[in-house]
Amino acid sequence: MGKVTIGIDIGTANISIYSDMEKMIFHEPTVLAYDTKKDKVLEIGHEAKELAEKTPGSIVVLSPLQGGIIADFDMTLRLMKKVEGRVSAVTGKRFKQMDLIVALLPGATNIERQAIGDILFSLGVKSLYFIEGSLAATMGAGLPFEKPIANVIVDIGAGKISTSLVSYGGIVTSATLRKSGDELDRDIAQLVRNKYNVLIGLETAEQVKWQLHCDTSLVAEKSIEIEGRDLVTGFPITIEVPATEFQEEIDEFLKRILSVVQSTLETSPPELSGNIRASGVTLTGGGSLLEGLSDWLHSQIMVPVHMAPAPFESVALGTSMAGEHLDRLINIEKVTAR
Ligand SMILES: Nc1ncnc2c1ncn2[C@@H]1O[C@H](COP(=O)(O)OP(=O)(O)OP(=O)(O)O)[C@@H](O)[C@H]1O
Repeated sequence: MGKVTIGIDIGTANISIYSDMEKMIFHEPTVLAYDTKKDKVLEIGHEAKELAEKTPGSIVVLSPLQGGIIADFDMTLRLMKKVEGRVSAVTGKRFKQMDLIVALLPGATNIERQAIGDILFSLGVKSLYFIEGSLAATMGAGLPFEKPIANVIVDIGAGKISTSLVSYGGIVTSATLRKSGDELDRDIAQLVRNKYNVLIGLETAEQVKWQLHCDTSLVAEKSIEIEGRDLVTGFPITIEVPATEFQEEIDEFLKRILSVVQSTLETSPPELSGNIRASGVTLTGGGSLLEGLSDWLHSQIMVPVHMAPAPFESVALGTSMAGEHLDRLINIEKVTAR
């Protein structure tokens, strides 16, 4: 690889892009605001997210990825076109002049791979590699991924939870569940609607989630102010909801995390078990920022639980580093246009 290399993580909630100068050059929500009448993308990223649930009927705010995969091909293509424009404004280079390394879900299907490949090749990309996202996350989290020891990474995003055991530059075993932080947001909105007769948007539900704790009894006196629409009167309303109200929803989220971690640990080779007990697991992804998560997971699996230094950045940073380790990595492949 002689050119500039960029590593790309196209997540359900955020797109992150790192250059091989080890610098984040793009980190924005995977969202676009689209004018259906004019068939035009108006805004992307933060500006588009700001517009969510505030626009007139002909303007829709879309998240084209769901559960870690592309749910709307055309909108993802339009979004990535704009992203390319932003990246070239920062780097002075177009995608076709760079080497791109893109993170994929562990176990991504051929159709998912083709969809991402088609989008990037249609943007003129000449040099493209796919790397398994968990391997990239392991590298970006600063774990010794090339050593023949157990590096267990748990990536908790908006659309999926994945856990992988990485050793000697490759994934030994992994598990993924395509339900994560977004699902918890939906559960929170549902509870507020059912129990308080108040309609709230998913943005609001997400902000409620950021104030919660894995064990709400530890913040029992905390109540959360929530603004929404009273379903009985139709008027705007502000309610105070005790944090403890959301324990069941949090427990569901935690149960999902535990099931994914357990299935990776259960299928790991016994030779690496002692290693896992000593070195533990590392949490990354925005969902790992739920307060109390590392202590809770430690209490369940009884091995040390660490936080990655920059949970939002591990995957993108790891992908940008991968160009330097191509001959020693296993779960990376060069992709050619169809
Ligand atoms: N303090 C916090 N507490 C709980 N969740 C948080 C916090 N901060 C961010 N999140 C959640 O992190 C998720 C976004 O994380 P991230 O950017 O890693 O996901 P993603 O890579 O876009 O998704 P995926 O990998 O699933 O495709 C969102 O669900 C967001 O609500």
